[in-house]
Amino acid sequence: MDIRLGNGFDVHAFEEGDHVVLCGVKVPHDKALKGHSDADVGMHAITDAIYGALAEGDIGRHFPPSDPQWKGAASEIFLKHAVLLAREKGFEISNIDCTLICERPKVGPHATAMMDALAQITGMAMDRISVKATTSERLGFTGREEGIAAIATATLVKP
Ligand SMILES: Nc1ccn([C@@H]2O[C@H](COP(=O)(O)O)[C@@H](O)[C@H]2O)c(=O)n1
Ligand SMILES: C[C@@]1(CO)OP(=O)(O)OP(=O)(O)OC[C@H]1O
Repeated sequence: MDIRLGNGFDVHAFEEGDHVVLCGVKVPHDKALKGHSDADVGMHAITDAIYGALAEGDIGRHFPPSDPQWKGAASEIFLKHAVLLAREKGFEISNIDCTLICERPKVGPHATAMMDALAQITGMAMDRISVKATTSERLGFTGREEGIAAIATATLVKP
């Protein structure tokens, strides 16, 4: 059996706006996240965790930020690609765990919807997907509400 662990980390800065997209869910907020794509920081970290487990580089290698094709793209495109690549290489994704780091918005009320969205996109069972959150106790750039950070791990198994 071949068991792989991957990690991913991403940050997006806030800009003016009225919602953020986190793990596939549109969450009303008094700011938006800035990015070449929809800036779904959680989904980017998860996608990078899968690429990492496969030793397939990172999201920017597969979807360069310099490519206008990805301007405003829905980040499920990136996650679906990583999942497909894993399956093509004979791996099943055993679990995904993602932590969103921000003071606001509060993630708790949206966590189930986020896990449901990730289950739909990946084809994984809900009980293998975890989305949670922490503040940084008002410290650093997340504490100053300048942006949101996300960290993720993924375990891949080839029987
Ligand atoms: N954006 C966030 C941040 C935190 N939570 C929830 O609050 C709990 C306490 O956060 P601390 O940083 O004070 O440990 C945390 O465990 C989450 O359940 C949240 O929902 N959204
Ligand atoms: C997702 C991509 C797509 O162009 O762009 P961004 O939305 O800016 O996201 P980031 O995590 O900064 O970089 C990775 C890029 O591949």
